[in-house]
Amino acid sequence: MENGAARTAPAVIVAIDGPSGTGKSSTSKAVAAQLGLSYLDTGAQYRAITWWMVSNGIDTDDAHAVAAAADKPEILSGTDPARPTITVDGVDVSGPIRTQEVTSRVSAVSAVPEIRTRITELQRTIAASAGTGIVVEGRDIGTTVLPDADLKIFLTASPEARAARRSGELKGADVHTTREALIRRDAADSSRKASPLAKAGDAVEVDTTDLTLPQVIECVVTLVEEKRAGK
Ligand SMILES: Nc1ncnc2c1ncn2[C@@H]1O[C@H](COP(=O)(O)OP(=O)(O)OP(=O)(O)O)[C@@H](O)[C@H]1O
Ligand SMILES: Nc1ccn([C@@H]2O[C@H](COP(=O)(O)O)[C@@H](O)[C@H]2O)c(=O)n1
Repeated sequence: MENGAARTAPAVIVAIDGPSGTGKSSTSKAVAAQLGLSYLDTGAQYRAITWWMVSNGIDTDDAHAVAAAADKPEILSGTDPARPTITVDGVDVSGPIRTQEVTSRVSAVSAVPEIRTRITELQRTIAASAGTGIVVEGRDIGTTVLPDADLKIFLTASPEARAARRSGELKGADVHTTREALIRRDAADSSRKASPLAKAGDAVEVDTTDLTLPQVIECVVTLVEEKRAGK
């Protein structure tokens, strides 16, 4: 190597999209940690802005009211995969954004174009400043946020598998109710006009229904390494 310079792997941008409960967060975090990349949970950003709307008495079904407040909260995401953080106006909201109330309102808020413009800008800024590269997970990363990503993955799984995973997580939540709620949220996210949940034409689809989490992680790590080797 010339001048004895150390060879470093080129920065890599990985977009992981898919419906709820397909394993995007668990997979993205583990892949980023294993490969020394940053990690961004974009769902947490939409949840954070939804939490702020609810906390400030804004009717989340009133798109005009939501749009008018879109620029007000300051949202900060920490991108260390070992310890991802999310704050709103300096307050740690990692717990409150996972409540049932936020989950049931987030699709309405994230469908508002002014919200998407604001959050997409944040996401692009974070991705552009990630030194070694980043794994960004969400619903429209490969299609809209980072259309030039080096690698795009679209995770899927049957509604039954996703509901079973989620109800295990929610300690005994009814699988049928969980399944219906997942399907409703996916339908809202897929049918909105502004940047809906969709698979990018050049994304690799991975059906995780019959795969364990370690198998999915290994599959994605291999795909990233292949991309890096060919870069
Ligand atoms: N392949 C898998 N096999 C079994 N369980 C899994 C698998 N992948 C993820 N899980 C589990 O399923 C649950 C949901 O996973 P995760 O939160 O990563 O999904 P997600 O796609 O990010 O969901 P959401 O979009 O709703 O945030 C977690 O409890 C996770 O441990
Ligand atoms: N790129 C994205 C990511 C998320 N959303 C919206 O946020 C909701 C919560 O996402 P989780 O991953 O935390 O479940 C999701 O249902 C979408 O409404 C989005 O629009 N775009």
